[in-house]
Amino acid sequence: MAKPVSIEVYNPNGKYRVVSTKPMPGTRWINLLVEQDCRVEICTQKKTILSVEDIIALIGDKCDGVIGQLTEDWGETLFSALSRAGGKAFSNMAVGYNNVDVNAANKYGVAVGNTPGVLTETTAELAASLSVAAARRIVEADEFMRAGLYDGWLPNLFVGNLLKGQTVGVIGAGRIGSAYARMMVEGFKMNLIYYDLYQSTRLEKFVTAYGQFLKANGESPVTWKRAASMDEVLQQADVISLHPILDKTTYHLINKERLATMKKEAVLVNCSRGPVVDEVALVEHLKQNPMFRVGLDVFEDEPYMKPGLADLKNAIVVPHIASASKWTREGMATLAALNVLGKIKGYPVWSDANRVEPFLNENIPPPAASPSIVNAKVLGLPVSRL
Ligand SMILES: NC(=O)C1=CN([C@@H]2O[C@H](COP(=O)(O)OP(=O)(O)OC[C@H]3O[C@@H](n4cnc5c(N)ncnc54)[C@H](O)[C@@H]3O)[C@@H](O)[C@H]2O)C=CC1
Ligand SMILES: O=C(O)C(=O)CO
Repeated sequence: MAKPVSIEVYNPNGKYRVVSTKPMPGTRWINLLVEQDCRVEICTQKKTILSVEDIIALIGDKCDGVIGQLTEDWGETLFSALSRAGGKAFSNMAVGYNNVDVNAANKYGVAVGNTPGVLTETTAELAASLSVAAARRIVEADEFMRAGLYDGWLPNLFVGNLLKGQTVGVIGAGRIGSAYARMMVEGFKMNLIYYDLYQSTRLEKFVTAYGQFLKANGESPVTWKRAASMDEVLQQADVISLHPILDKTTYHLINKERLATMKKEAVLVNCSRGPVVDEVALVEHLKQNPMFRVGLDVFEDEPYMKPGLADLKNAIVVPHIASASKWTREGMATLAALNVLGKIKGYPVWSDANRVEPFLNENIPPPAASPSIVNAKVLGLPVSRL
């Protein structure tokens, strides 16, 4: 029998019951739901990762929709519980939805939402920060300073890598990968090599135009290349950032053999999902190659790190904070709430999940649509003409 879970309630007499498994930043998302006759219940349990049992208790006997988190296991058990409670909508408060079994949701006719776009630049900025921090050994140097070890400037103290003129490699040049590529190319004048299943024409045009601009101003132009294989990126790039989705094709994309093909002084950044990298192999590679550096936001067995990783000076580790800017997190909450609300109210699905800005403007009411439902096609949901 599941234990009772503590909750905070807004608009107790609302017609539709919407549950959020976590308190989320901002109040706009709550107001938008309340204005549309929802009773909003927020789980305030002091437990970071809720179990399936906890969430079943939250769903209860009547629940129209749930906003959940990427740490939760949304599979057959939860979708059948939600369906039994009359629920038709679930939204992850995340763009990645590898924690969701979409086939199970389809089986129960539950719409699955995610939150693309609003976190693109924020996540890319963290990947860029990790790239610079790793290349220039910023965290190591900070620790050294705080430990009182600095006793004067030295020619060899914390020498790292110059980024300008080097090659940045991007694996998964979708929304975030492309934004990161632009930052590194424009900010540090790096050349680009990328690998994706699809061509990123917009990114290529951007780098071409920027290269022409630099040339016209008497500087060396930057270049781009779409690699025919991921291995080409790994072999040629000096800084490599991983931005694919996590699925069967990207699990352990970076493994022992591939690490061995990378440059000895390369920087590897992962702000996608932990299992994209074989973390045990990475720890071994970092031990063997002290000038190889990594910046990691995500881990294979979150919240844990593989043994040995925390002891390595050539690894920078942060706790899955890539999307953690106030604007982004409030926007993610808004998109997740509107995904659920849209389905409850029978609104259509927004036609372009890459253009969610109209939902984020606090000065006007949001469009009457769900911003991003990943299984809209399978469920045959209507698409907004706006
Ligand atoms: N660390 C964090 O806090 C965050 C992590 N993420 C992760 O980043 C991922 C990407 O997000 P977006 O850029 O918005 O998604 P997106 O869908 O725009 O980009 C993903 C790209 O990966 C490519 N891809 C898929 N399989 C591939 C393969 N086998 N090899 C190479 N490329 C492949 C796709 O073609 C696509 O272009 C999310 O799915 C999520 O897991 C997203 C936001 C924050
Ligand atoms: O959105 C995601 O996929 C995250 O990892 C958190 O922002």
